[in-house]
Amino acid sequence: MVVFSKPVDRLPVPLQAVLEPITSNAQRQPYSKTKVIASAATISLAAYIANYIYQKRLENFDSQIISPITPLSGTSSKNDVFEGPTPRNNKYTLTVPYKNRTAKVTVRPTSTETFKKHKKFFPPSTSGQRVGVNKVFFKQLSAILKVIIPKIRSKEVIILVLHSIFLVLRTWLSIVVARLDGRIVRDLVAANGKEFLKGIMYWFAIAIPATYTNSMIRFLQSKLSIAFRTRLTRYVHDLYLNKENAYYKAINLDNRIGGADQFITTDIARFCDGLASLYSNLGKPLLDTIIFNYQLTKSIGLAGMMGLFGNYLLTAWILRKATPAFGKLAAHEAKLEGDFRAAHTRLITNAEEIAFYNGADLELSILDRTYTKLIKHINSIFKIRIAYNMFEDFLIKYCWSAIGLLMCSVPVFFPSWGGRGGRQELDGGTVYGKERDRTKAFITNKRLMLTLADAGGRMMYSYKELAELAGYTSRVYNLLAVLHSLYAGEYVPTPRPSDFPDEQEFYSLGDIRGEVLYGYDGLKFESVPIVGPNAGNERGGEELIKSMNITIRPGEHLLITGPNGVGKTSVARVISRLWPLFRGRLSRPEDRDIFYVPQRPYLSIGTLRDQIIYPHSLADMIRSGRTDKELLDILHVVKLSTIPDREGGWETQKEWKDVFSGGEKQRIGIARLFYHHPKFAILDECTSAVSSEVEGLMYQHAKDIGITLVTISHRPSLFKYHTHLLRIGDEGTCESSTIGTEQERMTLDKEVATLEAKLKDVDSWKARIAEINMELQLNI
Ligand SMILES: Nc1ncnc2c1ncn2[C@@H]1O[C@H](COP(=O)(O)OP(=O)(O)OP(=O)(O)O)[C@@H](O)[C@H]1O
Repeated sequence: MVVFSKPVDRLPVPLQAVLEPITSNAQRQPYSKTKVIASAATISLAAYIANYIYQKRLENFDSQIISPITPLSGTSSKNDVFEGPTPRNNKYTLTVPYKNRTAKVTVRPTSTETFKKHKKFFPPSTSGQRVGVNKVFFKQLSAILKVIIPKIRSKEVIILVLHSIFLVLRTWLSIVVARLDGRIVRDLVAANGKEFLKGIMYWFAIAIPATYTNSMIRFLQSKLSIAFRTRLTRYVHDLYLNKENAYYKAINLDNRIGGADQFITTDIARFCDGLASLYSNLGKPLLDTIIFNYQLTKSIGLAGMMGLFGNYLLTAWILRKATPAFGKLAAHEAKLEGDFRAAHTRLITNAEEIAFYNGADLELSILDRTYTKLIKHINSIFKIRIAYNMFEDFLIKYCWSAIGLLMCSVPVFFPSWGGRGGRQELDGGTVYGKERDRTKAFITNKRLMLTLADAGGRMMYSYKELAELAGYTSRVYNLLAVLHSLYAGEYVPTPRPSDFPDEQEFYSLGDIRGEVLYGYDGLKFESVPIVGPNAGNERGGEELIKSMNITIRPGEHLLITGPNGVGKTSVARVISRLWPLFRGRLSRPEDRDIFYVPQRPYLSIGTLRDQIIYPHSLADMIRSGRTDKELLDILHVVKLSTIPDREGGWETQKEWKDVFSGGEKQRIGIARLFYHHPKFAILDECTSAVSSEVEGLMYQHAKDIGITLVTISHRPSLFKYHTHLLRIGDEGTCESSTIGTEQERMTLDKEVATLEAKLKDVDSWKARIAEINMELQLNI
């Protein structure tokens, strides 16, 4: 408030106009035209500058360039793909359809260094931490703020500054309006028609910047929320989907966050909305309170002011004591929302299987139960709110109004304590007369007081919002903390279950001692136990396979067999680094040299072409010089060459999982393998739904083009395509052997075929024995 030290009359006219409502202590005579015009001009200029900064600075941050559609060489694609989603120079360009054109959006992924730097701000929360407005909340919030406002020169800071400018502008406008209101009423009481009409004109003139300011505040608040959300969502995505497979680990290895989708889609949005609205819900009333209190102190004197302050402090104390744990309630509500959503997602994913089983009734009961749990909780919050809202309204609306009126009466009844109003009472008023001056002062003070009560009320209401924000903060923080620890390969140590056999070794996620060497031209397991890692699983921490020792070099093909559930797929999980290597040493090729084909191939969102080249993008395909013609050749090998014509071309987009049959899906999986053409392939029952004739052709082709196979299968017919066999037994044993020469394998194959043919007759023999027994019994 430095400005008050200088007499306002000596300042330049526009500045006088701006400061006049705040500093004026004179009961001004008819309106000064220059000052009103200067006032309007200043507001418009401020609004224009703010708008200009917004347009110039913020639009650039989005880095959106609209580019024309260009066809791509070698493909029939009409999409402009540019760099695609492969990080290059620490940024990548996404192409997003925008009206009839393509928008290029440059995204800078969060760097590993940033994650390393941030890790220390996100220590995992300890269980039993109270969710509420407390020290933990402020610590968690400050950690998240480091993510959403990474530096001073960021988009969020510009929005915050603009937002603050408009908030100050609105406070100032409120004072102007309060004074104008007082004058209009005074002129009405004085029956001064000319001045009264002038007042109304000014009232309309002030309405334009006032409404503009209000809508800009709302606009910037939404902009702030969306900017926070974008920043936080991208950060979480980078932490969640990366080479460390944090998304897989969060679901399969860690039980701390169930349903990460709810966290990312809903909780982050609510947190950002809450935070952005809190700034204006808390910042604006705070500013109002300071300025209006200053104004009121001048009007009603220090005594009245002290009374008001005492009132605030008492209210704040009472409300704090009486506020229920809204934070904890909001966090629990978010969790139940997540459960409900997860139940629906499950239904969508498994719709066909459920429909075949006629499982609608059971699924309905599951959905209803989850929903009932959610609404029961929401209803209980509503009930808690009835009493709380009553109490809050009584305190803020009624008590505060009564106290306000009492304070307004101080200058009238106790003039010597009543500040400017009191002095006027003692002096006998201005030219307008005592009553009219009193009316004007009362109207102005009442308006100021109402705004002040509103400001105070909003600050108190904000406490409830703050408590709810604490709930969302704890969820978002928890998500970030868990993802950070998974990204860094840190897990929660698993306690040894009390009923775990003493003689058996228990493996805890807190004690991972295995060593993985990359870049080996082959696969080498040295004393590697295969262990189910998740404590939530019945077999978590248990050795599925005791100790694996086997080496596969290029050109040696391994077949892994064994009964169900012994841990065959788990071997693939360890090779792919989805599961940790608890002990021993694994030497393996680099990621680009190894490709995994699962039993149920995942079909992604996108075009038909995207299904074959997955996980590559069209941009990667073009960069590596591949063409649609090559894709068609691959489809010939897997006997799917008619698919592009049948489905309407490479550019067709469909829900592919509902389009292809089970066998076709598996062939698409194999087509992917041929497209990527890795040195090593892990094939996990990936041809179980394909006819053995086509299966044979595909295996032979894979070998012909030099792919070394590690196959997980029960089918004896696949023996002949492999050189090594690994048999996994029920007791966690594993035996490896060579399958022999091509000749021997063929002989074995023949024997297997003969035995299989004989096995087919077993049922008819059994039926014959039953018949004979029956006849014998009848004869007896
Ligand atoms: N995240 C996990 N943590 C702990 N144990 C797990 C986890 N996931 C699966 N398991 C357990 O690992 C065991 C082996 O599973 P796996 O899928 O490797 O069997 P499999 O031999 O491939 O069986 P199938 O022939 O039926 O495909 C199962 O008993 C399963 O309960």
